[in-house]
Amino acid sequence: IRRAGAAEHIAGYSHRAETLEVARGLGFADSLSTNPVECVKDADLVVLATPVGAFGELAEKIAPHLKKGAILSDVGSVKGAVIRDVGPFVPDGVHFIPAHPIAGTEQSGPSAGFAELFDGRWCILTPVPATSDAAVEKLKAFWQALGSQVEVMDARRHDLVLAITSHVPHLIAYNIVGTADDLETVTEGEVIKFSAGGFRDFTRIAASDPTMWRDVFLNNKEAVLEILGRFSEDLFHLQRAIRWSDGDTLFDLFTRTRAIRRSIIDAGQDTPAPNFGRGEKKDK
Ligand SMILES: NC(=O)C1=CN([C@@H]2O[C@H](COP(=O)(O)OP(=O)(O)OC[C@H]3O[C@@H](n4cnc5c(N)ncnc54)[C@H](O)[C@@H]3O)[C@@H](O)[C@H]2O)C=CC1
Ligand SMILES: O=C(O)C(=O)Cc1ccc(O)cc1
Repeated sequence: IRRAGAAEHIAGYSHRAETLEVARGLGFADSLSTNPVECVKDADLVVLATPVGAFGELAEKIAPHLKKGAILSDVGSVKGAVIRDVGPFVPDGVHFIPAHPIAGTEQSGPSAGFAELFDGRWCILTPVPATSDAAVEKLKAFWQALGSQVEVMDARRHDLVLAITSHVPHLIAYNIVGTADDLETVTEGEVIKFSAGGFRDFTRIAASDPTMWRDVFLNNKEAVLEILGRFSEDLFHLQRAIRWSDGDTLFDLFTRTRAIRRSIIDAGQDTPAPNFGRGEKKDK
């Protein structure tokens, strides 16, 4: 926001004073407070950025203090649940526009943020049908100023698309690393010692914040279970191909998936894990 000059004043809130200390050290905001009400009063734009499961409680606290004409938004990884939990608290005259920047890393806390995070990444807005077009355009311009490309989508569609592209892949990573950890007692260190590319990539994803991801799965149940059902069927199909030495089935799938990877690269959506030379960061 600061790089883009997109706000006259940036006010930051956290419920933990230690987090504000880190944010202060990084020069993130013009004012910082552990009081959410103080933080939102007079704001033109309020962006909720806690784990999804905390949005409702936070919205209830700040809602009566929002300025008329303000935009209330968020960055949650799930959208239907945000509309369900925050929507009922939004006062008349406040524009509620849920949003999801598809950008981030496995790191969390203020020190995981960096100015280039949103460059070239998509940000999905999921306004409900009655939302003012002008307010949607304003929020769109905000995210574009931050470097994002913006798409407007129905919340239900968002949750299904993200279940396949982000939520289930995270669950698979958590699961494979958990399975390997269970094996570890048998193999005494070999999993770590010989961990090759594939497993290492999964461990990065599986290092993501436990609270954030617990809340994603608890709040996108329907879509995640739908995708998991299909995933399990396809996995059984592969298991069967291996058992019966059906090389054609394996080869055909691997050829198809290689083409998908190439199309992602061609679309410019394969920026490397965005550390930009800062090296690995320790979690908060
Ligand atoms: N990490 C990522 O790559 C991405 C995360 N998101 C979404 O953004 C949101 C924030 O994620 P991050 O910035 O990664 O997390 P974070 O862990 O860096 O920040 C979340 C903050 O919320 C605070 N918090 C937790 N419970 C709270 C409560 N009950 N009341 C007030 N504050 C509370 C935590 O102390 C922490 O400071 C989540 O909803 C997540 O789904 C969206 C896109 C990418
Ligand atoms: O670290 C990664 O690879 C991510 O996938 C980051 C991420 C996490 C959650 C989101 O809702 C969007 C992006």
